[in-house]
Amino acid sequence: MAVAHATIEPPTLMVSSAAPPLCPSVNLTQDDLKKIAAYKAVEHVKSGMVVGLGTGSTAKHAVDRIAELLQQGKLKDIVGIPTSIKTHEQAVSLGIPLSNLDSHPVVDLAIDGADEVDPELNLVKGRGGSLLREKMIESASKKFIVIVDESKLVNYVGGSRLAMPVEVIPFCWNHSLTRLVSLFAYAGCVGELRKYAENGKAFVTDNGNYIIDLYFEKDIGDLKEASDAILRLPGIVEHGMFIGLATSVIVAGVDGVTVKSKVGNELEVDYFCYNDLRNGF
Ligand SMILES: O=C[C@H](O)[C@H](O)[C@H](O)COP(=O)(O)O
Repeated sequence: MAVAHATIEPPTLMVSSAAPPLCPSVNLTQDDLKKIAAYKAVEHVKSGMVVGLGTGSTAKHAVDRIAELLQQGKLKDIVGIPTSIKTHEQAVSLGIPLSNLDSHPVVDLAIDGADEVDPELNLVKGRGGSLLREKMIESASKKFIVIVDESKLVNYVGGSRLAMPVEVIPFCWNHSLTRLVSLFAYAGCVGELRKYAENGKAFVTDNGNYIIDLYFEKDIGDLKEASDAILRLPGIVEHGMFIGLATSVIVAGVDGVTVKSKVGNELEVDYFCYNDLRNGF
């Protein structure tokens, strides 16, 4: 049970949970796990909500599920706010009514995947290139549920040693790359311009910008300081660290599903074995 704390903005979240149950392991693919996390998140979508529709291979399952429930009449009057052109196209093809932040500046609930999730629910996002629209929509959401399979869990942001994306304007992108790398020299940072595998040309985001992928050898330390330092550089549009934005993270693993939710300054953790889950799983 959650215990109320009077402390203002503690540096870490307190964890409140019962011990994980001993669930029987099941044989599931990574895509099955993504789908399970997505379906569990969609249980929180209620009729009449404005819903942020995420981007990527995990969020795609959530969009499919919302459309299925709309078609079955189990959800009504949903307005979707897509976080990318790709998700917009998927939602249109499925008949989900859509809008945008100009018309619906407050989003009830956003559901999206992530590339990394740290123990405090900070994220890395944008390995698919959609970080800017995602951050605009998810920071305008009253609740933001992140859906991942267990491979996305890291001990600290950057801990996967995979890319931390930064969206930059195309003008003198190499100068921006050099300045970004120098900011994090202490963490053994290297950076590279993201390119399309097919033709070697610079990857272009939905907003007409480029992506610089940063890789860190070590922990970059204070995320807020790192974020401020990046955003102070002229020519930088946004970075893929989502600090303190997620309100819940649903992690699907072969031993069951873990739901981590922020309740005040606490992190509550619930566990589900597969025989506890509904909706066909
Ligand atoms: O730009 C892409 C988004 O941030 C995705 O949500 C993120 O990359 C996770 O994608 P996936 O669910 O495909 O691993």
